[in-house]
Amino acid sequence: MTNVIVQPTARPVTPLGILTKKLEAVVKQINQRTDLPPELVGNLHQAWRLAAGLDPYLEECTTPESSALAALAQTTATESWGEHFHGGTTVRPLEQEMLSGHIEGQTLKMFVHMTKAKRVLEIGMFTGYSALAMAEALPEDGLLVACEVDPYAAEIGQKAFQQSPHGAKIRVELGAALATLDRLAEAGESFDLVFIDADKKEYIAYFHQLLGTSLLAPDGFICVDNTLLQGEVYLPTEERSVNGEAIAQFNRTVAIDPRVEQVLLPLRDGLTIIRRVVIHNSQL
Ligand SMILES: C[S@@+](CC[C@H](N)C(=O)[O-])C[C@H]1O[C@@H](n2cnc3c(N)ncnc32)[C@H](O)[C@@H]1O
Repeated sequence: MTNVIVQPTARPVTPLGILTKKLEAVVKQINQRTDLPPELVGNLHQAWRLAAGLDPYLEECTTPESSALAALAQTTATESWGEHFHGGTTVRPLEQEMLSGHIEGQTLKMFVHMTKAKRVLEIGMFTGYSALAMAEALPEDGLLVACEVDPYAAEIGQKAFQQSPHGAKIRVELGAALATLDRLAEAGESFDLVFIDADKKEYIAYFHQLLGTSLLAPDGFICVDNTLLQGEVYLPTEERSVNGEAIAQFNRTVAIDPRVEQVLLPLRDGLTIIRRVVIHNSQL
């Protein structure tokens, strides 16, 4: 008898993924009908193909992930996250969809190269995919500090780091991120690039802590994940989840903060890039 590993399929968690799924359902429905105008049917088919083809094309045109990252994504996808939480193995409800993945990992890795960052801080490591992707771009003497509150997820990450020649650049800080940030700030640590990807309800607090201390280097950048929150931030407010409202408030907070400038990229579930601006005395 052969053992077949049944890997649960990830549900769509990006505006494009959700749109594609909805269009697929519409196309299935219209394919059952013979009474619809051919132009309407043609337009809907084209809309579906436009949406469905984008992510596979991005995958095709982007440098493949390393074997260590591919193995980590595979391990993460085969874990029974639901059972782990209900059985008390994880302290938070986690799911494979949390992993950033190939395109975002490669983007972050590229940012590390572009900024020549030597010290990176990640807030929300999960099983370590984005941490390892960024570490792959760090120089030999570079450091990535990864904050994670869940010991089980962190352990999966640490095992994966041991399998990679870049894993030694990563230091895991286990515990609640805000307390960890306090400690890092007190110790005078500073980072060229910060990736925020932990509790959406704490994003504003992370942002203020980074800007209000020495944690963000003067020329540093902050990358923030899930700033589109599955489209909830621009859909009617009454359709928003708690996380959707938290991200909408975070986006507003950043938009009106004169200390920074930013751009929200529609990459995966939204990736905002923030940098501190220098305010000259004459502008005050
Ligand atoms: C979306 S996942 C991170 C995904 C990861 N960056 C990646 O690309 O694979 C969010 C992680 O943040 C962690 N987390 C949530 N709240 C936290 C907190 N207050 N302090 C530290 N980690 C937290 C969760 O346990 C989870 O593993």
